[in-house]
This record gives sequence, structure tokens and C-alpha cells, in this order.
Amino acid sequence: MADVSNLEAAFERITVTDENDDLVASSTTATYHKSKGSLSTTVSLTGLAASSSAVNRQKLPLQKLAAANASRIVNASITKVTLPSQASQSRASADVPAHRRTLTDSVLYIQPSAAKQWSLPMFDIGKPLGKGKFGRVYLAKEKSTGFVCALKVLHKDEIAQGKVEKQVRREIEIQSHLAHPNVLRLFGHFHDNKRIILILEFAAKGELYKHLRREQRFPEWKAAQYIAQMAAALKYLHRKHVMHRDIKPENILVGIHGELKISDFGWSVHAPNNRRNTMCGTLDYLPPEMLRGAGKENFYNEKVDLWSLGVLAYEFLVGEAPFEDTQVMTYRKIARGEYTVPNFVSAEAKDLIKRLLVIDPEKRIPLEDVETHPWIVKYCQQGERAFDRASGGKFRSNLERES
Ligand SMILES: Nc1ncnc2c1ncn2[C@@H]1O[C@H](COP(=O)(O)OP(=O)(O)OP(=O)(O)O)[C@@H](O)[C@H]1O
Repeated sequence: MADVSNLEAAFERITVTDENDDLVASSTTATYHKSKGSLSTTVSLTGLAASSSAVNRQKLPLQKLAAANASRIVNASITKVTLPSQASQSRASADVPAHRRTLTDSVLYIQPSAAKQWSLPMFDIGKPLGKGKFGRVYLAKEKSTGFVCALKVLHKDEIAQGKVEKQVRREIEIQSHLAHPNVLRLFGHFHDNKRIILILEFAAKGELYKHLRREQRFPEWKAAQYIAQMAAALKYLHRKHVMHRDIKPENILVGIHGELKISDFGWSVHAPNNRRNTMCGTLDYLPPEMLRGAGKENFYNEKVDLWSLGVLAYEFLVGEAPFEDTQVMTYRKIARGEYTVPNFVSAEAKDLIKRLLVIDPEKRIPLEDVETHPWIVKYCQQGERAFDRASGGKFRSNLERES
């Protein structure tokens, strides 16, 4: 067992109250910092402890339940952590007032290698959050810590029938190693005879797709901030040699502060060591090189995500995808890069779309330049380009007033 006598524990507690000012939930951030030795490991996870099984009773609005939680899941170096001994655990927690010791090690040490330790009875299951092709997603609370999360329950027989074992494995392998404010966290997974269960970050505001359909199209300030967040997330993924390959509004969730979270890594690929010749994604978002090169190996790279980012920017601003048409026509338009941008879209936004929707992948604007593009800069002041940790994830109100 690792000696953690050099771990410092710091707890920060946030409370959420209902209309009557009764405590309904509290959020605890614990940061352990191993300061000695050459390897410095920081684990920082936030648990949202809901009082009196609030999740089960479903009395609370979900947003309230998740308030202050989602934005505080930061920097969890989950793969480097070793479990401390009982003795050192009590040493580490001795300095912390009893009422603050709500976060136990189980939540701190959620990690893929510890997956076998998890089981369904360890969770209170709340309301269904949605249904996908291969399973359902439920709001859940880890009993011992009160940590609120989303459990994605996949049925093994359905996965086998759908021949998506590889996709599920890939989703787990890739997503569990990612930690970015604009990427949905996968804290761990476990399985029983019939099911595979993924422990996911809870995205309180649901699917971006639904927001877009409701609003029809987004105002420029919002579209610019969303594209900046997506660019930040993609930059992070590409740095880790992960290309998503299926960027579209249906695969983006919205956190409690309105921040975007890329999810659905079923089609993503860890660039080295992988064949990349699978035809995937809906036609609307498919880049020309993927249409052209089906069946060949290594015919595209992470720049496919840049094309999809251009399609996304267009759809945010116009309310429909640029190449939307019959299948044959969509195919033809993508191959030729043929689209028109309505006049109500600003010249700056048009310029960015034009620089992303370039047939030659190598000539697409790099993500670094997306972040400094005049359209992005206009609506995203410093610190607002992606998820603004300092302000707890909230975008500044002056930008919201501009709409
Ligand atoms: N972490 C989460 N937080 C909040 N809601 C979620 C979360 N994950 C999924 N959901 C909701 O559950 C729905 C189903 O999710 P799931 O990932 O199973 O399927 P999907 O990706 O939407 O569809 P498909 O299986 O077709 O790819 C989502 O559309 C979303 O509304």
C-alpha cells in the first residue's frame, strides 16, 4: 500500500438550498496533492452529496442537484493514483472537520482498473435521462459518497446482436483516459452477467441537439462560444492523438453552466495503431476525404474533425446542416464543397466556416487559429474561450446581454 503521509487534503464545501433555504445538496471538492518525490500526482474530484436521498425522491430540479458540481470535476489524474492504507487514510482525514469528511476514497479512486469493485447495489438509481440504441441512461447517486453521476446501462446481448462490441470497448478505453471540461468524463465501468455499466459525468442540461431544435438557431455570440469550446476540446483530443470522427449536435451534451461536453466516443479512434477505414457518422457531417476513401487505410487524419467543426458552426448559425439534401445530392455537395451561407450570417462567421470547410484537409484552418479567429475573439473575451474555470463555468453576462 502506498504511504500517503505526505498527502495534503483540502476540502471545499458548497451547499445548495431549496426555496425554503433547507439544505438539499452539498458539493465537496477534495484535492490531494502528493508533494514529495519526482512524480507529483494531483487528484481532484468533486462529489455532490444529496441529502435525504434527494436523487431517489426526485423532488429537486436536476439543475439544482448538480449545481456547482459539474464544473468542479477538474484534473483528475485517475490512472496514476494508488489506494492509501487505512492508517494513512485516517491520518489524512484527521485534519478535516468531521462534517466535511463526506467524500470517501471510493469516489476519489474511481478508475478503470478499479472497475471490478463497482456494482449496481452501490448506486441509488434515479430517473431515466434518456435512451440510446443500446441501452438506457439513468441519473444515479453513489451511496457511500452521494456522488451524482449518470449510469449508462448497456445490455450485453444487444451489443452482441448489434455487433458493436468493438465500439463499446473503444468508447470505454478512450473516454476513461480523457479529462477536459468540454469532454464528458467516464469515471469507470463495471459489468454483471447481462449488462455493462458506464459511470459517466452527469450533464445536467441534456442534449445540445434539443437546445438547437428548440431555439432553431443560435445567436452569433452563443455559436461563437460553443465553437470555441469545441475547438478547445478537439485541441485536447488531438494532442492525445484521439480523433472523434462523429462530431454533431446529437453527440454533444450540455453541463450545468451551459458548457458543452463532447460525448459518444464510439466512433473515435486513437490515431496510432489503428485502421481508420470505417465509414461512420451521418452523411451530413462526413468530410469529403471520408466519402472518397472508404476501404483504404490511413486515408484521413484528425483533420476530419475540423471539417465537422465547420458543419457544426454552420448548423448552429443557420439551423440546418450545409449539405442537407437527398442522400445522393448530399454526397455530391460534400465532394464538391458546395454550400451557401444565408445573408443573416455575419461576414466573420462566414469566413471561419469557409476556412474549415476546405476540401483539402491540410488547408483547413488549424485549431489554434480557430481560437484566435476574429469571429471567436469578438464574442469570447479572455478566459471565455472554452470553459471558464475561474468563474465556475459561467459565461460573462455582458456577452449574454449582446444577444
Ligand atoms: N452523462 C449524461 N448526462 C445526462 N444525460 C445523458 C448522459 N448521457 C446520456 N444522456 C441522455 O441519454 C440519452 C441516451 O444516451 P446514449 O449515450 O445511450 O445514446 P445516444 O448516444 O444518444 O444514442 P445512440 O445510442 O443512438 O448513439 C442521450 O441522448 C441523453 O439525452
